[in-house]
Amino acid sequence: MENGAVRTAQPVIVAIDGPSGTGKSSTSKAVAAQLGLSYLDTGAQYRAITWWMVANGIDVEDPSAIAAVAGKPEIVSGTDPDAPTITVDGVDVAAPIRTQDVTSKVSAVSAVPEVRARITELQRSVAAAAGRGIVVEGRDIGTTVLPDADLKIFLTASPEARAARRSGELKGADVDATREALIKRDTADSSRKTSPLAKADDAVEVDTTDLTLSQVIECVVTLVEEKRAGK
Ligand SMILES: Nc1ncnc2c1ncn2[C@@H]1O[C@H](COP(=O)(O)OP(=O)(O)OP(=O)(O)O)[C@@H](O)[C@H]1O
Ligand SMILES: Nc1ccn([C@H]2C[C@H](O)[C@@H](COP(=O)(O)O)O2)c(=O)n1
Repeated sequence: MENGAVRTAQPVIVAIDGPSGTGKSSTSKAVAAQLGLSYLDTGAQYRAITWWMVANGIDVEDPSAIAAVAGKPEIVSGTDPDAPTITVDGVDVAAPIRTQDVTSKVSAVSAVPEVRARITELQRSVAAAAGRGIVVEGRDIGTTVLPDADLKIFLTASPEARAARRSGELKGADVDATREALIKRDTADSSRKTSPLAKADDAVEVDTTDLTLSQVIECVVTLVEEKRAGK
């Protein structure tokens, strides 16, 4: 290297997609933290706009009512993987967006094309502003939001493994009911017309069913490092 110039890593864009409970958030946060990258939870953004619709009395079963106000809420995501944040019109909504009420309504709201256009634009601007690179996780990141991402990962796991993980989180929740709810949400997310949950043709699929979270993180960190090394 000439004149003692310091070599700085090029920003890297990593897209991690997959169904609910496959480990996208846990993996993405850890990978971003280990590699000094930003982190964006796009599901939190769809949950935030759903929360706003409910808080403002919008009928979530009425796509035209949702479309008419999709541009109103201001959603801001903090991208530090050690302390991600999400606000709507300045209000911290990190807790209320995780309620069962929002979870049961988010697929309907996120299927509305005007909502997707708004949130996709936001996601692209966050990714473009991440100086050192970013890990973005969701359902349509590799296919639609960031089709030129440097690395695309598609996480999968059996419905049984995913339900067991979620039931462990929601202390004492019934595993069968959790499994049915996951399958119902995946079916809605995969079958909507506008940018459904799907694996990009050039994504690396990682089945996490029999892997520990640490093994998944290690696998993704290795894939990013190989990509950076030009392998
Ligand atoms: N490989 C794994 N083995 C065991 N538990 C895991 C594994 N990966 C994730 N988990 C656990 O499963 C739960 C769900 O993980 P996480 O929230 O990361 O999934 P997700 O794909 O982001 O889900 P969603 O799309 O619903 O937000 C968490 O409690 C997490 O700690
Ligand atoms: N890129 C994305 C991310 C999320 N969604 C929708 C569909 C999910 O059911 C919902 C909540 O996501 P989660 O917090 O469970 O990851 O948001 C989407 O349509 N596109």
